[in-house]
Amino acid sequence: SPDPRQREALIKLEASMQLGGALHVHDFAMTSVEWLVKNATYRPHCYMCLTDRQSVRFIFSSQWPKALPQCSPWTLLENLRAKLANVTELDNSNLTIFTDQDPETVYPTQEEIWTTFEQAFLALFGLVTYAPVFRDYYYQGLTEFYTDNVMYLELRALLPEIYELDGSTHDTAWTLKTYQDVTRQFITEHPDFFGTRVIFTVHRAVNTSALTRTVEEAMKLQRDFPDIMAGFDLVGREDSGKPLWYFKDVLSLPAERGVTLPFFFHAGETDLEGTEVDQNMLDALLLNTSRIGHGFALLRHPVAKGLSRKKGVALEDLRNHPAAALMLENHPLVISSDDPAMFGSSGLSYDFYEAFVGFGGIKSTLGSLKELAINSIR
Ligand SMILES: O=c1[nH]cnc2c1ncn2[C@@H]1O[C@H](CO)[C@@H](O)[C@H]1O
Repeated sequence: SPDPRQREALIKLEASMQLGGALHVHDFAMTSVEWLVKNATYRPHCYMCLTDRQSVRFIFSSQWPKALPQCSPWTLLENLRAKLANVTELDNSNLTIFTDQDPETVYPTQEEIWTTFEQAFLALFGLVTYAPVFRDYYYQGLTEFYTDNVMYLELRALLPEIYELDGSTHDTAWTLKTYQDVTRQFITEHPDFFGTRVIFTVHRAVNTSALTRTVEEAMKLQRDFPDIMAGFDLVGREDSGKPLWYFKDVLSLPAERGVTLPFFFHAGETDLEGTEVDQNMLDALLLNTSRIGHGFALLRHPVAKGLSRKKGVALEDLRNHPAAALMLENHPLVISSDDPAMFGSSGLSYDFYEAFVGFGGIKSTLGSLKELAINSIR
């Protein structure tokens, strides 16, 4: 790898060129955690508790909040900070999976890293689902991507219930509408930003009836918000979830009813060769997916690979990825940052840096970067 100065210079260069669209970014990992800690947790009425597994939880409330199971009593952060000698210690409570230790030692297995990853999302949840923070978090995230010269965003979003200080909550349509309103406001202030579209997501741990309700909801949102709704996806750890095929009846509902609901499935984010989930890429293609999230198992699946190339189905993201080999075969690819906040990066230029040095090594040229950027706006 290049020396640190070269690295700095390359990241700066990439931050200064148009990177096109970021097509694979998850809602609650889009904005730097530093912003969340320095801005959100310093707002009034913010309470914190610690779970039995030493993970933090937050809530904003006008009243003293009801205790959470398996969690310490709530403390008002303002009071806690007033008492603490070392505030930074509190501020660095672990809201990411970033580590400055040897990652192989800290995360020896997939199981461990996914547990920590999902705990980090749970830790953020009470902050980012508070209505005023929700809006500002998204606006700040747009700012971070825009600063990196990203001109268009596709957001994988859970569209959870958003709550107010008095405990009242808003529904899914409200959450989507808020994304739309904040995006419009952002465009007014940054007229060269193209916009955001939302891929409504649900955790793959759901059962069939919950998924049916969510797909019904997705079809409705697609009809009511055609400008901002891009489609639908299932998220969470692929290895421990049901394969897409298990849900084939539910996922065929839109086609059966002649309703448009584009799919953007996560698939092939697994090393488990020969298991049921290892079939997800082919099934995603059979279900007419528009792109494949990750797809790093694609090289092991020649039939799926032939099909995705023929249909022009792009793969998103690059970690552990045989992307260089696929690019040589002219397979469409786009670079995206997935969960920049969780990985301790931001925006998109870090990922372009990794792609640049990782794909072509010393032979990388600006031409390959340009192709990746152009793919993302096709
Ligand atoms: O790389 C990924 N693969 C699969 N699921 C993911 C990934 N990154 C984030 N999430 C999922 O998105 C939710 C937040 O919206 C997280 O809870 C996580 O399950």
